[in-house]
Amino acid sequence: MTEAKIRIAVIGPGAIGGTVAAWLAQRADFDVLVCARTPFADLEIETPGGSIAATPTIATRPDGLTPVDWVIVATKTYDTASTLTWLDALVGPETRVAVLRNGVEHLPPFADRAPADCLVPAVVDIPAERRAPGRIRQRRDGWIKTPDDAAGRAFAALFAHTPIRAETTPDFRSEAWRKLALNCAGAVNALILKPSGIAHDEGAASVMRALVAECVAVGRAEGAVLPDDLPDQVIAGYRAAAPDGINSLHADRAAGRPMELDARNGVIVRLGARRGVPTPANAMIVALLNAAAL
Ligand SMILES: NC(=O)C1=CN([C@@H]2O[C@H](COP(=O)(O)OP(=O)(O)OC[C@H]3O[C@@H](n4cnc5c(N)ncnc54)[C@H](OP(=O)(O)O)[C@@H]3O)[C@@H](O)[C@H]2O)C=CC1
Ligand SMILES: CC(C)(CO)C(=O)C(=O)O
Repeated sequence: MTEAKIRIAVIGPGAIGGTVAAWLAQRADFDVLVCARTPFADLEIETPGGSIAATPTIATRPDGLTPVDWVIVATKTYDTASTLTWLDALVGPETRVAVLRNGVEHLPPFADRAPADCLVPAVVDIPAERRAPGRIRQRRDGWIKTPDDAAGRAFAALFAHTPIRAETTPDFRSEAWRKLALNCAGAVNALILKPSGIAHDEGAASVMRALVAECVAVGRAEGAVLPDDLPDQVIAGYRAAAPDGINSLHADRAAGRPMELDARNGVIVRLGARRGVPTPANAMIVALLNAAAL
């Protein structure tokens, strides 16, 4: 008797969702469904090790879909409401839901969609850029981290055949804040519409450091364990990255799309206010990016 395939639905085939779906579809025993807003024929990913292609099933409407083993959410935070309509069809009693997003608030929008032990928040560090629907450049193999529980371990195991380092962490909260530290600095790129290499400029770097220092202070107040030199680590990371790399907030602003500003900088201001931690640099960049989008 042949084993049943593992059914995986990826919602949001953008830079991250498209990359992850293409890698998962390399396994013959995975049945990958891509839930898309904009239709396309196939996936082609330019990875650090060469191009990979995949022809998963693509759905543009939830009608007729049935529950799967895994739902992977890879839409932007501002598209959460439309994402939930897919979950109505795809989530059954056994379904696990992994949320691949930036920020520190992965699960609240999905908390009533599955039992807590079936929800998997994931921190993703895979720099990827979408060139066109189904066409993505994955700049580094990168990594994904999930909590060290049964669902987190099962999710990481899905990537065993890929070069993406998927692993669990005993301290997910700190991991998410550490990633937020990297992402909050990226608002500078979005504001001035210049790629990663601008971190070599001391003026830009000092604004990035100020954003990260506030993130560290708020993250610690929230219980994250973060090193004192995280602002310098973040700048060093930007300087070591491809100078023409475009982060996803910058990509959104450049394309005239909404931005995940609240999830990446607004959250620092919100939680800072709740904890009595001042966050003037993040408040300023949120105000300027909001005004720039008017
Ligand atoms: N890009 C990166 O390098 C990284 C991004 N992240 C995080 O990952 C998450 C995803 O980002 P990213 O991949 O860059 O985002 P993208 O904007 O590249 O992709 C989002 C995708 O979601 C699709 N979408 C939106 N609404 C729906 C819907 N209702 N149903 C189906 N599809 C939908 C969009 O469709 P359409 O094609 O119509 O626009 C698009 O394909 C974000 O939280 C981001 O911060 C984390 C690490 C790195
Ligand atoms: C900074 C980067 C590329 C790291 O993965 C990212 O998280 C993003 O573009 O949103």
